[in-house]
Amino acid sequence: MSRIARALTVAGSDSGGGAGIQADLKTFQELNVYGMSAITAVTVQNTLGVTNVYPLPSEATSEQIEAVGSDLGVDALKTGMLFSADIIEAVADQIRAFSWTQVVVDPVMVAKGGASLLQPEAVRALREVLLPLAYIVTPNLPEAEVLSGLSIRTLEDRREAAKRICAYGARQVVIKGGHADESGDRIVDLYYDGEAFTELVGRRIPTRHTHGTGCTFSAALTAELAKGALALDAVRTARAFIQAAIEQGLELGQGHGPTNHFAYRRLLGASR
Ligand SMILES: Nc1ncnc2c1ncn2[C@@H]1O[C@H](COP(=O)(O)OP(=O)(O)O)[C@@H](O)[C@H]1O
Ligand SMILES: Cc1ncc(COP(=O)(O)OP(=O)(O)O)c(N)n1
Repeated sequence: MSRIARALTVAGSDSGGGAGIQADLKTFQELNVYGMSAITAVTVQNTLGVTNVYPLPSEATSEQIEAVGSDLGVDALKTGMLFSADIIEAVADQIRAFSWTQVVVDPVMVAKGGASLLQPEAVRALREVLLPLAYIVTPNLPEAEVLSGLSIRTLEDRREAAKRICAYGARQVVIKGGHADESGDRIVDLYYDGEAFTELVGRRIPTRHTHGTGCTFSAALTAELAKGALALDAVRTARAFIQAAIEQGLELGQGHGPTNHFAYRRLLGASR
C-alpha cells in the first residue's frame, strides 16, 4: 500500500470552525491527506467576528513543528495566522532546519470582521523572512497591497504586485480576487509563476457566507501539493474546491458563515 500524503498547517485556532486550523484540517481530510497542526494562537471567534486573540509563545509553535516533522513527516505545509514577528522567525527556522520546500504561505493579516490577526510590526518579517521560503504565496487583494506596497485597482496593478511579491523570493503567487468589485458576477484569481500569468476566472456567488475562504483555498492547494500535483494543477483544484464550498453553503451563524467543506467530495461523487 502506498503511503498517505501528509500536510501540516501552522496557523491559529478558530473556535467557530470556519477558518484557521479547523478549516485546514477539514480540507486536508476531504482531499484524502493526513493533516497535522502547529497552533500559533487561539482566537475567540464565531461568524460575527473575533472578540479575543491569545497568542502562544513562539517556542510552543516551534516545538509542535519539531514534534511532527521529526516523527510523522511532512510532504507539504501551509502557514496561516502567524500573529507576531517572533512566531514568523520560529516557523522560518523550522522550515530551514527540515529543508522543506513545498511551503504555501497564506499571509493572513485581517479577518473579514476587521480584527487584526498579524501585528503591524510583523509585516516586515513576513515579507523578508518567510516569503523567500515560499513555494506559493496566496494573498488576497488587501494583503497583496501591503506586501507589494502598491495600490491595486486594475488587473495590470495586480500583475505588477505579483512581480514585486515574487521579487521578495516567493517562487509563485496567487493573488485572490474575492475582494474585488463585489457587485460583479465574476472573480479572477491571478497566478504568476515568476514568468507567466494565468487568470483563473470563476463565477462570483452572491453570499455573505464566505468566512474562511482564504484558509480553505490555501489548505486545498497544500493538500494537492502534498499528493504530488504540479503547482498550477493544485491551484485549479483549490479553486474548484472553494467554489463548491461557497456554492453549497451551510447557512450557519448570524454573520459571515463558514463554507461547506463537504461539498467538493460530494460533487466528485455525483460526477462518477
Ligand atoms: N463570493 C465568491 N464566489 C466565488 N468565489 C469566491 C467568492 N469569494 C471568494 N471566492 C474565492 O475564494 C478564494 C479566497 O478568496 P478571498 O476571499 O479573496 O480571500 P480571503 O478569504 O483570504 O480574503 C479565492 O479563490 C476566491 O476566488
Ligand atoms: C484563526 C484564523 N485564521 C485565519 C482567519 C482568516 O481567514 P480567511 O480565510 O482569510 O477568512 P476570513 O476570516 O477573512 O473570512 C481567521 N478568521 N481566523
